[in-house]
Amino acid sequence: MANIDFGGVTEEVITSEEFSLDKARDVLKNETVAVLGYGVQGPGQALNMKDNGINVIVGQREGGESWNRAVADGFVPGETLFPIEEAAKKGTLIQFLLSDAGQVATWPKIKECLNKGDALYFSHGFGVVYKDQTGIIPPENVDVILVAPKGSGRTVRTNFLAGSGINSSFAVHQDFTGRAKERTLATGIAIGSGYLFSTTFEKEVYSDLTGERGVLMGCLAGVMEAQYNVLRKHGHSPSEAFNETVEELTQSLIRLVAENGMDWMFGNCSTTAQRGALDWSPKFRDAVVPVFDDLYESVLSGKETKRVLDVNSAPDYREKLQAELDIIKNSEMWKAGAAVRALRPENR
Ligand SMILES: NC(=O)C1=CN([C@@H]2O[C@H](COP(=O)(O)OP(=O)(O)OC[C@H]3O[C@@H](n4cnc5c(N)ncnc54)[C@H](O)[C@@H]3O)[C@@H](O)[C@H]2O)C=CC1
Ligand SMILES: CC(=O)[C@](C)(O)C(=O)O
Ligand SMILES: [Mg+2]
Ligand SMILES: [Mg+2]
Repeated sequence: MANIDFGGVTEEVITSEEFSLDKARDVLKNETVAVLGYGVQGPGQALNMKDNGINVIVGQREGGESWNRAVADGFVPGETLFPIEEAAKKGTLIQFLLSDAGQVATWPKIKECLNKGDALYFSHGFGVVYKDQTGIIPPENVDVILVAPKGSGRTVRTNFLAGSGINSSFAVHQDFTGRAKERTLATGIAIGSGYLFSTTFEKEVYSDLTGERGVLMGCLAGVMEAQYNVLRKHGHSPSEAFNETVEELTQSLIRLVAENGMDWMFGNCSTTAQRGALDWSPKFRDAVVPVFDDLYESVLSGKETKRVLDVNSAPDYREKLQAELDIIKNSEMWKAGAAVRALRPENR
């Protein structure tokens, strides 16, 4: 553990300096890691562990797109790729990486596949924390652990291949074997986490559900659309409105924030922009605090969980989600965006 000062608060973090990949391999050497679900997180975590020499098998519904992708990625049906329950029975560390609604639907069968001393691993606290809605109550004779990458599963893989990583939180909900924490940290290192920070299942799910509905996805899309529409209402062209709302952010300014913080980005813009941004930032902040308060209450109360399970448990949930994504894709704003992206020098 390294003690790091995060803005005046000292937290313990784990990096591969404190917990080496060789140590992770040693801790996991007798494990069969069964990755259940080959959607977004499954591939990233499974392929990174496979590259790191961990004994990985995949469980997935047979014959569908995800199954075929696992085959294309080198997992062999009957050897390292199995139907979900068969993989769960073969696994000693079972990574429950079906969709959150899928975890609920399959739990009665998966629970029967667990053996004494197994580790049941999550990348989101959703199923365990909202047990009244999900019914996911693990047996007492297994470890229940969490490693939650703070990023898309796609970037868990691409960052790993680029020699970087995605930070992950980790937690132990239940330690039956006395080795739950080292199994957790070893798996966090084996999936290629940049660094690991400690959390609880509750804190992970409350922050994650808030973040993805807020700044990271929902709020981001909403404020972009709002600004684009105001600019268009006042006669600015789609190209100008999109460049001023999205393209400049993604191709320039957010990269400066990632490089060295918000003040760095501000300081590398005009003093005209700095004055205005410093004046207007509090107005926007104060305007959305009530929305964030409502959001956090909706998460804490379980309303967001109910919404997710009600809608994403339907057989056609993916088609319905895709139909809504297509509305975004086919909007003037994001069709303008496609044209702008195509004009990037590297895409011409
Ligand atoms: N998507 C991401 O990048 C992140 C996901 N997570 C968490 O990781 C876990 C997995 O998430 P994703 O990979 O996004 O899941 P996903 O939505 O991509 O689904 C994963 C797989 O579950 C299968 N599945 C869904 N419903 C099923 C059912 N009823 N029976 C059998 N299989 C079913 C799907 O076919 C898919 O292949 C979730 O707990 C999620 O909250 C955590 C961090 C980021
Ligand atoms: C990518 C991620 O961290 C999210 C937004 O929480 C998710 O996909 O659930
Ligand atoms: Mg997240
Ligand atoms: Mg999430």
